[in-house]
Amino acid sequence: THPLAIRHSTRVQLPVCVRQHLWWTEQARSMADEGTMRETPDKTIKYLGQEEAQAIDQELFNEYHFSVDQLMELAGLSCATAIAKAYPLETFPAKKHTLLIICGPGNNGGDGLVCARHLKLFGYEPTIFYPKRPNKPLFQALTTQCERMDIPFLSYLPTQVQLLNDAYSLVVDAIFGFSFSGEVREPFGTILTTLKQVNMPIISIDVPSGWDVEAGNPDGIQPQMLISLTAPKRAARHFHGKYHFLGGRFVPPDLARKYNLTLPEYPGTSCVLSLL
Ligand SMILES: NC(=O)C1=CN([C@@H]2O[C@H](COP(=O)(O)OP(=O)(O)OC[C@H]3O[C@@H](n4cnc5c(N)ncnc54)[C@H](O)[C@@H]3O)[C@@H](O)[C@H]2O)[C@H](O)CC1
Ligand SMILES: [K+]
Repeated sequence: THPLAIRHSTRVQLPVCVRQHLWWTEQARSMADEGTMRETPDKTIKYLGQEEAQAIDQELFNEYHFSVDQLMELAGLSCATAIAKAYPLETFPAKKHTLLIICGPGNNGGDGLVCARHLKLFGYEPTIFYPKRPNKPLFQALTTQCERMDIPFLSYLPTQVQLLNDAYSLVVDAIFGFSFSGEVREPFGTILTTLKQVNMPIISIDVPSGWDVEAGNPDGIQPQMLISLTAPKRAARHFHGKYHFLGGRFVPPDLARKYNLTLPEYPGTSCVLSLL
């Protein structure tokens, strides 16, 4: 069987660069129409260091008694919602609603699994690549939920970039979040090298994978969209893509005050906020 679980008709199409340019023009227009492109709502928003992000995470679990499942569900839903705002289904080229979601070995990968499930419910066609699966009930359950929703899983990631460009319109990077450190270990080094070559937009969840959580990585992947969860990490200062959303609207006010988070106000009942 073909390594890519989703194949599309091979009818003649415009070159990818032209299609993506048209897509983007249309997309920007559509967002402007919907009023979702906003000025940065609060220029004083705080950027978290790695230790601070981990301390807030631990406090949410240990002091506020949230479960990982709860926060991951809200984080993943935020990601799917932000993606649907920035890349509405109707603006996808040639109705190719396909996304590849690459999930890493920690909670960032779990956010990716939840995001995939919600995107499927929103009408997208996600495919997941999940090469290192933790042996924990939560991740097994999230994987089963995706399988039972007919979301295909790739058995390996082709290194022929053209195959990926042809099969998918977007790629979601849910490989590493705020606990990444050191040199990238395999298989993720090869995966990130492949991602640097694809010409579809990359959407990074929380931190662009392979970036130092505080210093960034000018030689790393350069996502078009970043979805920061809880609060942006310092690496987000080095993000020069088109869309920066904030999600993870679950921070109790006391905790926000304790860490001086200066979070911008989310509009109405929305679980995401555009920071660009
Ligand atoms: N409070 C919140 O905002 C919440 C955020 N969530 C998401 O969780 C991640 C952080 O998750 P965590 O499990 O702590 O870590 P990561 O997913 O970033 O990665 C850990 C994973 O990666 C391996 N690893 C680390 N460095 C390397 C390396 N150099 N090479 C290879 N592998 C590496 C490590 O061994 C672990 O296996 C946060 O960013 C959000 O996305 C929660 O979902 C909800 C609460
Ligand atoms: K990531």
